[in-house]
Amino acid sequence: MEPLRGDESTVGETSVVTRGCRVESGTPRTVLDTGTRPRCAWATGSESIAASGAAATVTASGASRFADVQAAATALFDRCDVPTDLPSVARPRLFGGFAFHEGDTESTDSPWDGFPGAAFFLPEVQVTRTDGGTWLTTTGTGPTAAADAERRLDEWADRLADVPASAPRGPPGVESRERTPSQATWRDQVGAALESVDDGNLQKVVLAQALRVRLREDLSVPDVLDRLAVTYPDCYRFLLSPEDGGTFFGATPERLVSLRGRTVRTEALAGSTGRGDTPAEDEWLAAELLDSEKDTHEHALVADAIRDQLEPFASSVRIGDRTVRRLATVQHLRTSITAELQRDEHVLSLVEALHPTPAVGGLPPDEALRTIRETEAFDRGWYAAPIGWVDAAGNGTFAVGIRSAVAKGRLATLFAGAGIVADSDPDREWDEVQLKYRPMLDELE
Ligand SMILES: C=C(O[C@H]1C=CC=C(C(=O)O)[C@@H]1O)C(=O)O
Repeated sequence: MEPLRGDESTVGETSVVTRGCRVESGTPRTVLDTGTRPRCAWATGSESIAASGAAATVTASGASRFADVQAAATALFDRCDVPTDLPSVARPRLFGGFAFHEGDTESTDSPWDGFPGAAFFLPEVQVTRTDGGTWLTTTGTGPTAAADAERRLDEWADRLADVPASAPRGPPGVESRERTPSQATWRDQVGAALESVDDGNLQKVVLAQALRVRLREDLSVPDVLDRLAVTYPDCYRFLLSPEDGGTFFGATPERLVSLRGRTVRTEALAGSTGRGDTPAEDEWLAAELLDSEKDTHEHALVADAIRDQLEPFASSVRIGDRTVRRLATVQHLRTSITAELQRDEHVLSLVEALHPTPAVGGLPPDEALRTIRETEAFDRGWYAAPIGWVDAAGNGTFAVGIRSAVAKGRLATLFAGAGIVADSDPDREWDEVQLKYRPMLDELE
């Protein structure tokens, strides 16, 4: 079936029907292995979802992409007939993401071909596994919407019961790697950013690097996600394969925002150090990070900016204590931030207000974005941008697409960045970026 285009007017006229049921066997993995593109996986904590096929798609570009997706999502869900007894975890969601920058990219040979300014899809098939059980949700559109949703429900219930678990393969191995920029160019880039900080034009800018690797075998991203579930269980593990192009995937520790009712949860995550070889060394590094003036400043800029962005929406904002978030390969300063909204809002209004936080952009925002565009010799694409889901109530969760890579066949491009503030040392920032490649690189080497 031709998917609906959110930026075309058909969404408002066509019926959209969802059906769902609990299933006793099967896993989200079957959807990734046997479903058609677009495909998506989203897992965190005890919830794991996989989705495939587009009952409807929403695409947008430019500065209005957040508002355009919001309007199309609202129109789409307004048409959607969902059984009232379907539990909230099994209700249909629009999955997708946004490009980091608002403008079009001019680069040729970009790994981001097929990833527009914004792309979301309402899946034909969605399988959600939680501690409470596994749910199958199917959606149809157009004149035969109900029949299509019901047929998909029967077919997929059988498929989930029949398809045996696939035997996971190990990492494909890396044949060659190409860095952008070189360490010498990085020193120059950080040096120039530090001059802008000294001149008072910038307080902070997050500069990123790209690492292009040629793999020895084709990459199975679902296998990578299975392994990341063990190493990064508390991160947002995601995979997004739009209709064409490569697959964007990662295990990001950073939540941009989640909205449930009027409660907003977000966080400041900035300031990094490595892991020690022993628990005592870990503690020492964490204590040093908490005491570091440079990292405390880098972190405070992020926490203050998020608070300032949320305040116009909120009746109250609560800033938690600054703590250390310890991940398998790196430790970060983290402050949890929660807010109560004054009135009902759509999660995409909050995404628009918050992206990019100075954890991935900088301050002042416009000057930092200009510096990023002028400095980085590659396209950020969806790296460091909001990725996640929205539901019919306007609730949703978006993570920041860091600790991530985009891959196609035997080529993968990894991205990682570091916050440059007064007192940043170019070589230490270089080392920090290499640490931030580890979550993805460890799964490829
Ligand atoms: C920009 C990245 O990390 C951000 C998140 C945590 C800590 C960061 C830092 O210490 O610089 C960055 O702000 C990345 O991983 O590519």
